[in-house]
Amino acid sequence: MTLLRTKHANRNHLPALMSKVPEEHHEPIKNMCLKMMSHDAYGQPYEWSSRDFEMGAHLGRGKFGRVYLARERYSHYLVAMKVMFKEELRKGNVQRQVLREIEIQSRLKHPHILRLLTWFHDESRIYLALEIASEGELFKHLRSAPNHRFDEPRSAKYTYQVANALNYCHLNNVIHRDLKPENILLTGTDDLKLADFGWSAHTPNNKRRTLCGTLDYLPPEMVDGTSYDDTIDQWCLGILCYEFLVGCPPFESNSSESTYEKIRRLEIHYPSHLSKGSKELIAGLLRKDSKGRLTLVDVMTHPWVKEGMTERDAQLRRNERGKENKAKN
Ligand SMILES: Nc1ncnc2c1ncn2[C@@H]1O[C@H](COP(=O)(O)OP(=O)(O)OP(=O)(O)O)[C@@H](O)[C@H]1O
Repeated sequence: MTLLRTKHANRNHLPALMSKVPEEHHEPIKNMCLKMMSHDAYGQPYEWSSRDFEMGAHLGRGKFGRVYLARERYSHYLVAMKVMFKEELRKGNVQRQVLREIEIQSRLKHPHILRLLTWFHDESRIYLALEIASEGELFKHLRSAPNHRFDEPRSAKYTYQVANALNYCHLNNVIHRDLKPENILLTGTDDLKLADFGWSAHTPNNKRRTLCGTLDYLPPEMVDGTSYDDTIDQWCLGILCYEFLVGCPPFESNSSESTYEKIRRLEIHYPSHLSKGSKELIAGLLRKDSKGRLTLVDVMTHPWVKEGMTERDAQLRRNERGKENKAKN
């Protein structure tokens, strides 16, 4: 269900909407679309409440909330429902962070940003109805990959998708500020969804000084406490790309002090299995001089990224064919 109040398709649009749906799913999806279109909420202001949803399986747990699979009662549209207790948010002093997350995430509409479809609250809880990313946290997949790392094509594709999402954020004056594999979700179609906008900031042109984000991903300007701008997300993308390819972030250390020192000295070791193209991309993002960092468009058009994406597509097609052949035999 399009839970947001955007331009709405009507029955006449259905043939076009259904054109990409596989034949075997046509009937149920068409019925669900028709139900959605006849819902009171469709295209109108509507006060959603927990009574509109049936809660199902537990999908995961965060610091301040639990996430459940939930089904909108009328259309049977599935969402990931994050439920947070107001009292816990108050105790943790994170009410402002949650409100910022809601405010920012409900404005952002991009294929690689997790959609916040709607939200509501009752006396004790806040509910966020989120788009489902059925494969869960990317971090879990990185940990279970051979040697805790992704191959180059997979890393290149994911780097492209995150760059694309961040570029959209920056165009909308939003800095994510807390990029890491734990804050990225994976869908069943091998696509990434950037989530967790709790630390993100709306920045109409001003430089900021707040120290936030995860230690291993901290850019030098935050370590030194100087002002920073949206180029910190490029630094974090460099760390993320390194972590995809190597299995750990480049400045990881036993103590915070030593991590800070490594960041200041830009002490990076590139293992020998990394290709020339990947090292060039990472080095272009991990520059101390924030103005000198590759732009997000540079990342999206980088030859290593483009070649890797094509190869990842081919890998997925081969896997699909392999599965089909297995099913036939
Ligand atoms: N949209 C979603 N689709 C599928 N699973 C999800 C979705 N959102 C969250 N989950 C699952 O629920 C878990 C908890 O998510 P949540 O956003 O509450 O936590 P978090 O980001 O790990 O924590 P926190 O923000 O409290 O540090 C995730 O690790 C993931 O496995």
